[in-house]
Order: sequence, then structure tokens, then C-alpha cells
Amino acid sequence: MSLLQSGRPVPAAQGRSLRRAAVQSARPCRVIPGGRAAVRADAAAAIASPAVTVEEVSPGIETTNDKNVHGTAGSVVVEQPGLKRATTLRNIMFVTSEVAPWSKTGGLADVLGSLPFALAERGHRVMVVAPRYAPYDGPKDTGARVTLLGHAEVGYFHQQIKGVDFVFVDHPSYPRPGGLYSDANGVYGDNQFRFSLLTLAAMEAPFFLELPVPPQQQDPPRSPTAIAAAEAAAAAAAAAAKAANGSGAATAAAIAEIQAEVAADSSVPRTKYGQDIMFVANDWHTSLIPVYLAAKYRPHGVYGNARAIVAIHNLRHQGVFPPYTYESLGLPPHWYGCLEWQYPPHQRQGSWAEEGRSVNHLKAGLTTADRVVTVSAGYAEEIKTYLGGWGMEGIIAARDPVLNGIVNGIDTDEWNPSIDPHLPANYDMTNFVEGKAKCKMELQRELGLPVNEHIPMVAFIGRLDPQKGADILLEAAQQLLRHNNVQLVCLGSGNKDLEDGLRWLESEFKDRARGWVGFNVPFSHKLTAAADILLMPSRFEPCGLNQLYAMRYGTVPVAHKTGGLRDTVIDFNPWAQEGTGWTYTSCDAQGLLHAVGMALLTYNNHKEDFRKLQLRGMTREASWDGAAQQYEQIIDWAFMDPPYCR
Ligand SMILES: Nc1ncnc2c1ncn2[C@@H]1O[C@H](COP(=O)(O)OP(=O)(O)O[C@H]2O[C@H](CO)[C@@H](O)[C@H](O)[C@H]2O)[C@@H](O)[C@H]1O
Repeated sequence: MSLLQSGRPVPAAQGRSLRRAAVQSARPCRVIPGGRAAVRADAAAAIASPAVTVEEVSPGIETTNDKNVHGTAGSVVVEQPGLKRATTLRNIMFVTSEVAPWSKTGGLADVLGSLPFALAERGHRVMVVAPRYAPYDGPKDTGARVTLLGHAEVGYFHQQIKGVDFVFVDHPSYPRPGGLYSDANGVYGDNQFRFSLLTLAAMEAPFFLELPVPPQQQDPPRSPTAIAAAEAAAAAAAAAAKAANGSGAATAAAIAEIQAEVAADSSVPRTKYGQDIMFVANDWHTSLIPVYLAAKYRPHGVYGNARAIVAIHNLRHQGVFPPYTYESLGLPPHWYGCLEWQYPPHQRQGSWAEEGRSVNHLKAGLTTADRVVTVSAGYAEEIKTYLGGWGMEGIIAARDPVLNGIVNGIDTDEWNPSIDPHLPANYDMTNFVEGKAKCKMELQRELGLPVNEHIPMVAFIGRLDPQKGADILLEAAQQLLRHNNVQLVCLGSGNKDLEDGLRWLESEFKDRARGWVGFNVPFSHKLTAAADILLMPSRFEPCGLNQLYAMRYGTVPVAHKTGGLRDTVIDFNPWAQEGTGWTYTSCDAQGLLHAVGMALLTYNNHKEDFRKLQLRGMTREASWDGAAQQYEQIIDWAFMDPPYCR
């Protein structure tokens, strides 16, 4: 299977003329005329409208896009002391191929498993739609069924958690014995179908799924007495179910269980999300949302006031497929140009790509979205360049006025060393030195390494692929381990050669290195706590989450100065006693070795400085609150503008 057929990475280089052509072909739809002036007028009108009063306008939040035409006047978020509530409440739907804790291969799942809660806390009604890859315990069948793309019947499972509706689309193509997207034989051949189906299933849901209105949206909010009464009824019914279960009366137990569920939410009003909704598509899998909005729904008078954001978590994966697959997407023939992507001669490969033609899902999303968001300010800049754009740089530069970078937050409940159930010893800012030493020694014992709290432990956690620089790490590791008294523990899976590389490292340095090949979330927590230094030699990194987790656990990151790593790791300055880690610019083994050398020098010879570094990382603001407000701001801007394609 060729690179293009697989829907995997696309090559970087694109000729100038090709870029121009691509930008032109990217606009099959009617684009709002008038440029910035018109948008500015719209913004002013929106700000003056009764929905957004002048009193409500607070100084704009800081975003990366200082050219943004709405500037500081567009914010409709009013911060009141003690009240984290936005004044303009929205219906927001995130559509994603993975969401933690149900399905996870990487950081996308972490983001979708945490950002929605932060927005719900601010009062918005938030739904997350993902595939039902397995029979999950919590989500219940809604009974709704819809036939899409002419032949595929999907079902919907639902669970509301802390005010967020998690909806899982059920279809036989989602559960697979292998991974979410691939198995030992490579990428699944029907991924385009699986994720177009997910996209359409999500876009149908607001019309008919009647979901319990979450507490933050109930008007008037339910009284504490009503909530207590419903909870008591549910508890009584649940107790009856348990008793019946114990007595072996299976039917009675089942009935009581259903009664418990009904009692639990009978007093909760149920409504549909409806058409006034903000869709947030994540990566190529769901990036056809704005295309379906413009080509399939709006011509029929549906979703006239909906908007779509395309969020880029990783531009390298674009969803590239043969041109003939376009027919299977349920789009009108004249929209083909929106998805078409033609590679320059030197990048063409595969029998179906004779003229370099393909359909590219992400390209279509980027050219039709109302707003484009990526996961750090640094990456937002990089993807406009030839080196970081993976061929999309021209298109992204053309969307610059609506492009923003927002650094990811983290789930501060899951990643909290003082309550983390995976750690042998919990710790906080007051006792992190002892706490981390215990975690380190326990891990050394578990891994069969010499047990000594004073030997610095260096860690790497991540996918084993060129993006994460695992090959650079392997090259640097030999020198690092030969010349220093350190322990190196790596956790990762992916590329077979790199997995073998980790195994080789372990066999070569038996008393200093361990390479854990696999995907193991509890181990990633233990290692983050036990290590003193975390290496992130990524070639490019849209945001990166491991350095954020590391800092919260008092582990000092050493990272390549790229994308989100540049934005989140501040270089140590011993004179000013500032900074949270070390970054390096030369993306190779020597660059990494130099930076880790400085980290080890500080660890060994300047212990107090190292402790202060750890503490600064631990106290760094990492929650989703700030990022949620920035997303909110961008959503507001999107609604101030008319739909980009209509
Ligand atoms: N072997 C293993 N065992 C257990 N856990 C493992 C693991 N390998 C990785 N993980 C976990 O997977 C997550 C990976 O997070 P990254 O930010 O590195 O994401 P990734 O590159 O997948 O995502 C993309 O999206 C995210 C989210 O926007 C961006 O931060 C990132 O830059 C971008 O490349 C972390 O939670 C990490 O601990």
C-alpha cells in the first residue's frame, strides 16, 4: 500500500504554483465578500446587538492571533469573582476519533477527555461524539437508529458525566481486534468510511437525540430538594435491585435496575441540541464537518446558524485517499474540487495517483471552516511555513486571519501527584523530594535496576516514530549511558525498528537502561513521578502533553525547541532563578546531549537550583480554565461572523 493510499503522512514539499492552485481550488463555496472591513462591521454589529451588550464586553483575552480583526472588543466572557460562567452560553459538539478514558492512542484522546469539562463548567452545553470501539460499561443505548450514506445503520449510546454528554456511535466497523486505526497488517482500508460515517452520525444527532439537560443549563436550575428527592428515589430503587439480585430473582433485579435509572433522571428535562450549534472537528477524521455543513445541510435550509471549527492536533496526518473514493462520501459532485489535492510530480506515488490527484479530508476542512485552531501558538506559526506545513502551508497562510493557537491544558485530577492512585507514594509541593525518591526507588526495584535515590533517572514516554524523535534518543542514549551515572527508562510503542532499538538498549546497558515496549497508562504515571528528567526530542510537536504532566509531577523537561514545547518549557536561567527546564535548537543527538548534560550538571552539583526548578514546574498553571476561555472567545468570534461558506 502506498503512503498516500494509507491516509498516512503526506510529504512536505509543494511547489509555489501548486500552492496557488490549491488555494484557488480550496474555495468552491461562496466566501463572504468585503474582506476584513466587512468582518469588522459584522463584529461591531454583533457587539452592539442585544445578545451581546456593551457592558458584557470585557477586555479581550490574550490570543496568539494579534491580527485578529475582532481584537479585544469581541469577548463576551464576563468574569465574576467566584463564578466561572460565560454570559453567552453555547451548544458545542466535539467530534473525535478517540476520547479518554474509553479510547486512546495519544494526546487527542486526553484533550477530548478533559477540555469539554472545562467548557461545561463555564455553563455551556457540551457533547463529545466518538466511535463505540467496544461495549463500554457506562454509556447506555438511546434506542435511536439512523441510516447514513445509503446503507450504514448506526446506533447511539449515551452517558452524561459532570454535565458533558458523551455519545458513542455504534456501527460494526468500529470494534476491531487490533488498534483503533490499524493492526499488524497496517492501516485499516476502510478508515475513510469509518470516520465519514462518524462525522455524519454526529451531525445528525442534534436533530433527534433528546438528552438530559445538564445541571449547568437547567433554567431555572433544579432545586436542591428536587435533586435530593430524585437521588433518594434512585438509591431506593438501586437498593431494591441489589436485594433482588442477591435473592436470585433476575427479572425483578432487572426491573428494579431500570426503575432506578428512570427514577434517577425522570425529573430531569430532556431536550435536543438543535441547529444553533458549534461543531469542533478534530484532525482529519472529522474535518469534513464544515464541508457537509455547506454542501449537504445548508442548501436545504438546515444548520443556517451553525458554525464549525477545525482543530489541528497533528497536521502530518491529513486523511488522503484515491480520488474515486469521493463518490462514497455523500457529497454533491460539484464539491469535488474542495477535497481535491494534487501532488507535485516528485511526490507522486501509487497506481491511483498517476497525476498526483487525491482527495484530502483535512485540506477540505481547513478551506471551509469558520475558524481554525491548533494546540499552541508556536505550532500555529510553524504550520504556515514550508518546513511545518506538510504541504498545507499555503492554505493555512490564506486562513491566517481566522487561525489561533491555544496551548492545551491538562486534566489536573487525573494528573495530580497528591492523589494519583498509580503512585506508590503520593506527594505535593511540600514533600515532593521525599515523595519522588520513594516513587523512584519503587520503580527501580520493579524494573530490577540498582536501587539508589541519588542516581538521576531520565525518562522518555511516547509513540516510537520520527515525530517524537525516538531515533535521536536512541542515538544519544549510548553516549549518555556510557559517560554518566544515570538510569534511562523509556516507555513507548510504534515503529518496529525503534521498538527493537529500545530492547537493544536495555540488553546493552543492563544496569542502566530499561525499554518498556507497549502502551501502559499506569506505568506512564509511575515513570513520570519517578523520573527526575523527561526527554522530549520531538522533531515537531504541536503541543505535547508529557512535558506538562512532567512539570506537574516535579520532573524537569529537556525538550527540542519546537511548537508547543517552545511555548511551555521555559529555559532555566540560573542567575535570575527562572525557568522550568531546558530546550535546545539543534534537532539531533548532540543538541539533546548538550541539554541533558546541563540538566544532569544542575541535578548533581546545584541541588537547590534543581529543586527550585522542580517547584516552578509544579506550580505552573496547567488547568484547562484559561484554554477554555480562549476557545470560548473563538467560538464567539465565529458566531459574530456570518458562516464562511453558505
Ligand atoms: N506507550 C505509552 N504508554 C502509555 N501512554 C502513552 C504511551 N505513549 C504515549 N502515551 C500517552 O499518550 C499521550 C501522548 O500525548 P502527546 O501530546 O505526545 O500526543 P500525540 O503526539 O499523540 O498527539 C497530538 O495531539 C496532542 C493533543 O493536542 C498534542 O499535544 C501533540 O503535540 C500532538 O502530536 C500522553 O498522554 C502520553 O502519556
